[in-house]
This record gives sequence, structure tokens and C-alpha cells, in this order.
Amino acid sequence: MNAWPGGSDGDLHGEGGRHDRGRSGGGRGGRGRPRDDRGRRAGRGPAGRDARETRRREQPVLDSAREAARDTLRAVRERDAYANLVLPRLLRERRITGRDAAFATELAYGACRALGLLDAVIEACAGRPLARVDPPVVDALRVGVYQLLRTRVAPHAAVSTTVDMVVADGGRGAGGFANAVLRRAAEKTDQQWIAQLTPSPDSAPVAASAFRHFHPAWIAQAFADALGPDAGELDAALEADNVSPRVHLVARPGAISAEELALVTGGEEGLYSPYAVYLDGGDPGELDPVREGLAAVQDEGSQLVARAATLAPVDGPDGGRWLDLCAGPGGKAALLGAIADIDGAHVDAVEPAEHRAALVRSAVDGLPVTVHAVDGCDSGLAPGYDRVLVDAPCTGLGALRRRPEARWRKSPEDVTGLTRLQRELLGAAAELVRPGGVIVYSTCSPHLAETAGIVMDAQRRHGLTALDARTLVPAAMPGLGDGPFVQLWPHRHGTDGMFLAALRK
Ligand SMILES: C[S@@+](CC[C@H](N)C(=O)[O-])C[C@H]1O[C@@H](n2cnc3c(N)ncnc32)[C@H](O)[C@@H]1O
Repeated sequence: MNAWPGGSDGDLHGEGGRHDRGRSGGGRGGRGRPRDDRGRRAGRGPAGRDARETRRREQPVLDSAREAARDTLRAVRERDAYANLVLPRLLRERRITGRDAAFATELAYGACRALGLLDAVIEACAGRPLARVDPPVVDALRVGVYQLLRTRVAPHAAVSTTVDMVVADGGRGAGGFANAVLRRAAEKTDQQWIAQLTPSPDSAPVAASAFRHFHPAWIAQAFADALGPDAGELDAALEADNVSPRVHLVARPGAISAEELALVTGGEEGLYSPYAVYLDGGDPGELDPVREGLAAVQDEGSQLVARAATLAPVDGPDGGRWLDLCAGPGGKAALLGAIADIDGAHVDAVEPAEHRAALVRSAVDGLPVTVHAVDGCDSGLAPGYDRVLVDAPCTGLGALRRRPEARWRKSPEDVTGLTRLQRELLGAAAELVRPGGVIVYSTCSPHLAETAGIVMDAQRRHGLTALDARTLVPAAMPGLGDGPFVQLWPHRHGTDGMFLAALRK
């Protein structure tokens, strides 16, 4: 198809290759009228406007939503920025609101997630590796190809607006190159490109699923390993990372019930955690119960982990000495603290990073929690705890849906360094818990090396006994497998992919 009617083929080597809005004398589409942000044709204006438009057409017409998306991708690439921190700031600074803000968000986050497919298509169309394309041009092409393959934006609008951005940034030669790449990309649908570029499902089924659902193959393999006999759910597990999660609130026990919180916020009570409320939109920071400290944003899976740490059966009476060994930024410490307040217990919360320890202090304000800015592997705290929560630093593979670019940043090498720390922290917990006391070990990752591997190693080395963690979450939860550990999944439970094990000394 001709994505940009009347357009030149450009130059795949990035030389010359003027794109043709000027040549047609009629603007984009050669029909004499410019398009709006989505490529729709604008109505004719009063006398004098046509002349102004002709003059304007000689300059690239920039589009604030697409530029914000392109600039977000640039910040992610150049300075390892988080897309979901950069984009809201750009939208605020540039006063982009309403539908334009929603469009920019879809483009920026969607392109970050789909990077594997977008880059493979760009390489196929450019006939050269991405490393040999000017990086700022790549940023714009990612936004353009995303529109062509994953949105309902008219192809000619996706092409022309992207070429405009490239010309404004890199000149007409770069614009011609971008035009040619985009027109080739527009010749096929996303499904056709996926069919053409996916590794063979027969010889590499996991890599094929990874490509289809925009994940690095090693992450898809880690999910498949963790799903084990349910590896047939791999596609669903990967696809769940491509959807932004609903906001979950936690109703602080003793301060407000989930039922009251749902009524006040217009939310819906959670399916599993007795403290959870789901919100459909809006800024949770604006809600009165959140501003007043009665509720906070917290994934339902995290709520279940903190709750499990308070429920796991200890041998003998619970003396009320509880420990959160990896507390920053304080979500679980706050829930533990609220339950401790009701149960007459006290929580020590450990977080070595001073700025994160400060976040814990603020989260637990008014609760029976003492924050210690020390290393959990060598905390200096006196042993004898009844309950210890080790919510260990991990790869975060269970929360990829929260950070659009995260999956492309992580590497298998990250796992090695983290498992060493996880082993040490669980060893420290085994020293600090009293005989008969319990440790709850959790990660926001389903990677077996970080989950069952660490726990089984600790059982052997420290003589800990695994309890059936399935009894510590609501019986209504489906798909908990054979135990004794619990692995939550976004596609099954709507929570982050939290892992949870309970061990008694
Ligand atoms: C997964 S996060 C914990 C999240 C927290 N439990 C919550 O719910 O808000 C892991 C935390 O462990 C901290 N951490 C890293 N190294 C540590 C260590 N040696 N000892 C204790 N905590 C550590 C990290 O700074 C991070 O804040």
C-alpha cells in the first residue's frame, strides 16, 4: 500500500530523500489541506489562512503528543529514565492534556513495551542493523512504526507526522530515510510482520511466544519454567504484562474498612485481600482517605504477603516481636504496623538506603514501627523475633506491567547478583528468628532461581521447615498449585507476580 500518497520512496541510506509534502503543492496526501493531530483533515479556514498554511507547510509541522512520546523514548534510551516518570512530567511542562495526553501515553508506553517487534520491523525495512541508524531517528521511527502496527491512526498520518519530526531534528536526508522505512513498514499489518519475523514456533516455541508478546526470550523462559506444568499459560502470562494494571488501594486495618473505602472512593472491593479496593482511574493521591493516611496505593498481592507474615502459625505464643528485614519504601511495613497495632505487637523495619528508610518512616508514622537504616545481612538487631518478613530485592519480573521499558533493561546477569543477596538475607533472617518462629520470604518475581531455589537452599542450610503457604492466602484464590509455596500471577490473579514461602525454624 502507499502509506503516504504521492510521497517519494526516500533513500534507505539516509541521503537526499526529500519527502514530498512540498512537492505536491497540496500538503499531506496531496489534497491541499493539513491534518490535525490524528491525521484528520482540517476544515478550510477563512481567507488568508491558505496562504499561511502554504508557508507553514514548508516547515515540518510538529505534533505535541507524538513529540512527547518520542522525547520519552529518547530519555529512556539516553539516560535510562523511567518512561512513567518522564512522560507525566513532559505532559505537565508542555501543557498537553485530555485526548492528546492519552494519545501520547499510548504511544510512549506502547512503544516501550513493543520495542522488540518495532526494532525488528525497522531493521527489516531499513536493511541494516539498528546500531547503524542514527539513534534520534530510531526514537522517532519507533513512535511511527508503533502507530502503523498497533493503533488505528491512518497510515499516511503516522508516516507524515513521523517524517516531520525526523526532518525537524535531522534534516531532509534523515526525513527521506524515515519516509522509506515507514512506507515499507506500512506494507504489512502487525500480524503479518509478527508472522514473518517470529522465530519458528516448532524449533523455539518459548522464543516465539516471547517475540509475539514483546518480551526478551530469557524472561519468557523464566516464566515458562515457573509455570511448569501450566506452561500452556505462557502466552497469557506474557500478554498480561502489556496491560497497565488497575490501581489497588489498601484500607489500613483499624482505620477504615475496605467496604467503607470502596464506598468513599467509588472503587470496588478486592477479590482476595480483605483490605483491597480496586480503582478504575483518577489520581489516587487526590482521594481524601489517601491524603488522610487511612489508605494507600498497594498491589493486592503485596497486601497478601504482608498479611501472610502476620498469619503464619508460630510454635508457642506470639511475643509480638516482628521484623521487616527489607522494608523500603514501606508499603508492607505500614500494613504490618497497622496489624501489629491491633495485635499489640511491634515491628522493627530495616532498610539500608537512607532515602528509602526515610520513606519507610513516613509510611509508618503513628504506628508501632521502629525504622533501622542498616544492612539486613548484618543488622546488629537482637535475635528472638517471632515473625520475620524477607521481602527481598529481586529482578521484579513479576511487575513488568508497571514499567513499560523494564523488560528490555533487565538481563540474566542481574539474577546472579540478586540471588547471592537473597541467600544472605534469608540466612540472616534464620539467625534472627526464634526457634518456633516463622519467616515469610517473598519476591516480586517468579524466577525459580530467586524463589524456590533460594528457599530450598535455606531449608537445607538452616534447618527450616516449609509451611503450606497456600493456607495463608484466601481459600478462594484459584491456581495455587500443589504448594507448599505460592506464586501469584497477573494473568491469573490480577496481582503482581508475587512469590511467597513460609518457613518455620
Ligand atoms: C522489594 S523491596 C521491598 C519492598 C517493601 N517491602 C515494600 O513493601 O514497600 C527490597 C528492598 O530491600 C532493600 N535492600 C537492598 N539491600 C538490602 C540489604 N542488604 N538489607 C536490607 N534491605 C536491603 C532495597 O533497598 C529495597 O528497598
